[in-house]
Amino acid sequence: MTSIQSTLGEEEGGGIAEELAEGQRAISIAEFFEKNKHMLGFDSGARGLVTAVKEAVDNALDATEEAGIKPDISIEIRESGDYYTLIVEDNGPGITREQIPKVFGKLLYGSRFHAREQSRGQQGIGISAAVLYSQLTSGKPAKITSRTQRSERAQYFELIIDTDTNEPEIQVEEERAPGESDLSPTHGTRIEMEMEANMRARQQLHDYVKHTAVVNPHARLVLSEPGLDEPRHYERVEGAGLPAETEEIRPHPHGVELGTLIKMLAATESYSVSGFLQEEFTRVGAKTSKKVLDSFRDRHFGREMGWAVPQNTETPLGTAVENAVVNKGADATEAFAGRVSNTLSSRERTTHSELRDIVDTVADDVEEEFEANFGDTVRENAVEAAWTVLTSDRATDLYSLVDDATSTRKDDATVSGLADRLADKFDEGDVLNRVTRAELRGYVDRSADRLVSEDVSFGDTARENVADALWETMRTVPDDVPKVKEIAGDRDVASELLEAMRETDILAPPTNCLSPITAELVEAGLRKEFDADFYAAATRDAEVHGGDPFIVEAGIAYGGELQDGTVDLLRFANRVPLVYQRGACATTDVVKSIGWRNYGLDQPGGSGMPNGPAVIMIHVASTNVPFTSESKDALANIPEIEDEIELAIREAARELKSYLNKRRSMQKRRKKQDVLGRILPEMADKLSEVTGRPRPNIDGALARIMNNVSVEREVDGDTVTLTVENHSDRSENPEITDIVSSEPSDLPEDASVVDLDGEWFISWEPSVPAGESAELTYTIADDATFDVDVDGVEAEKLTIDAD
Ligand SMILES: Nc1ncnc2c1ncn2[C@@H]1O[C@H](COP(=O)(O)OP(=O)(O)OP(=O)(O)O)[C@@H](O)[C@H]1O
Repeated sequence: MTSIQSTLGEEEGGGIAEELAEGQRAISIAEFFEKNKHMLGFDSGARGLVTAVKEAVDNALDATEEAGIKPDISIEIRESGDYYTLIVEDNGPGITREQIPKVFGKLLYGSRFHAREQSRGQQGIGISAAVLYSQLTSGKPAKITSRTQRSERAQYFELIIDTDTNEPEIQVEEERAPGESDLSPTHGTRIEMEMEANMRARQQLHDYVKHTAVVNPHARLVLSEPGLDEPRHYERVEGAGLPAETEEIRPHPHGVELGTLIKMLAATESYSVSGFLQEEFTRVGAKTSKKVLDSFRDRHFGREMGWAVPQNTETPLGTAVENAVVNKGADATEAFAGRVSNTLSSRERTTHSELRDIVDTVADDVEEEFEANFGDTVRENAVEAAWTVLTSDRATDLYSLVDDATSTRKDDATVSGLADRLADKFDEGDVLNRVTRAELRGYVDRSADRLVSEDVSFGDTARENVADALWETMRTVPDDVPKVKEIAGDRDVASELLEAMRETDILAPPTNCLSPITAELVEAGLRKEFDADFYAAATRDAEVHGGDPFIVEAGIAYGGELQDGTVDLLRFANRVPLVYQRGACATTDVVKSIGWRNYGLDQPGGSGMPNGPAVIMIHVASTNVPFTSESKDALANIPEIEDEIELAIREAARELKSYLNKRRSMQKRRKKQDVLGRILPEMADKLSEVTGRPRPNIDGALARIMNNVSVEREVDGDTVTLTVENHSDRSENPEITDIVSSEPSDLPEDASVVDLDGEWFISWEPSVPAGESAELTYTIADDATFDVDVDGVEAEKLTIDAD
């Protein structure tokens, strides 16, 4: 017997529950996180400091940008005995006196949790968690100074979080005149926190600040810390504007979960589902909402099967309808039955709802023409009579549908066997022949199973094809859909609506709620912080996951001063560098899964992190970044996002590949040229020695052997000829500047000249097809000197003999 059972036995049940109840109480969120600091990234002194910097800087960036101010942020870390003091100051809009205590002294208090808009902060935990960590480890309050744009004076607070209540406990509150506050004489916010910490994570701290500078080229950051002699400045890229302003959006129909949908249905002020869809979701107008509703009707009511008027019936359609009408006068009855019968015969097939409409329309017309009264009963009788005829030979109708939907290999007996059995199913089923897609497949399956048992094969694909063909033939019913409140109260119906929303093609959400860095600035950011030979960047179009739009960007820097070894991966979410948990991040998984050898990087074993002097950066921007935990260190493995990450990286990697290929072929070329450069003169000397003739000019030969572009000058008295020979296999467009010491004349039309302080610059940009040559001839004083400069052709491909 377990102890609980034994207690229950002794107390005769119930006692233990009361006993437990005495110890049960609500736990404040602050108390919870006090015990679970690691969840928020405060698991050690080293990491705690980095996380505190990150939370304060992220907030400073969010706040300045929201206020349309280019961020100027200072981060200062001071040693104070066994403790460290962190001070982060921004030039943002400041925080009002009422808000300061809540922002810094209450967990889960923020402005962004409910906003579908890209921002660094999401949960309203970050900075208050840092305050919590600081008070917990140092016992000291956080000191906050903030001045709003409108206010002359700054507000100064010293506060801690009361963990029992998750409410701020203000210890000092003062208003400070401009000269009295620590805050620089601008508006903004300054937070000072003392904490138990160490600088063992210095590398991560530096990475965080440097990487923040890469993806925020519009920001200026300054870092001072005990290990640096001088504060480190991260300047903004000249001309880099603030990120594009973002707008909040409503949820997208493809992204909500059932629970959320039910909550939204219960809360909406809309009465109809159509109004609800258009009011509460983005990208749903009248047309889309109609599509969703039709798809919902198909799920909720099933579709209706329609039938052709059968050819061989015992009672013809007209007679059947006529017999159903009594006491309406012969002319009116005949006209009514004749018109119903003609209308139905002219149609390919008719469903029960359509039949009703036809009977109603004809009845209304006949009533008017013959002044007879065609009431509900007679109309219903007519519908019933006509429906009986329409459904009297379903097998023939189904035969042609099944025949069209199956391959020619199915013999006639199989097709008609299946059609007969299907006809029975419709006969036995709903009187109006309304069937859902799943029920329809059930009809086909059961009919086919019966055939198979008679030794005929009717496989899964054939069954699906038949079900598809029938479903396509069937019609969406015109019935009214239930009202919002009814759906809200019925989980199954709500789930049908959700399915319909997900299955309907709906435009992707607008992306003005996102602000990607843009490929151009990703490259500029990398250039600013990494000294490399090659840079590439790509920004993908927006995609959606769970109703939230996202954009992936990637960048690569290669060569130059970058260290060889495992490639450095920089991960970012909403412009925030992710410093920890690299191994648990979807970005890392994607980088490892790519075959980097295809792109010219070394990858031991053909998978895993590639090697090379390179940096790969990935940025995921979204209205809701799916992190693996509250500490926002790593991205979760969401397939849609992983696909986009891969495509973005591959886009940038393709550029890297062509750069590396070119570089390799240039290296080969240089080697070959070096060898030829040594051998050819020796051969020329030998040849002239042996033949006794003057030593031939070898530059042209070198250019020909190397498939090079050569530029040669010939001066004959006062006539100068520059010749470009293109020995390569593609057209070349050299940009030639010939700098001469006296004024040239007789220049052809495709060349121009400018006089710059006694030197004449002749510009000539011929287009020279593969294997051809071009000539520039001009006249000049015969003691002139020349200096030629050629651009537009790689140095390795150029042989110049023209100075
Ligand atoms: N430096 C600042 N200037 C102006 N407003 C600020 C500043 N820091 C914080 N805030 C305000 O305080 C709120 C709470 O900040 P907090 O860091 O707790 O959460 P968050 O940034 O919204 O989300 P997360 O928990 O994901 O970091 C923010 O949403 C913002 O409105």
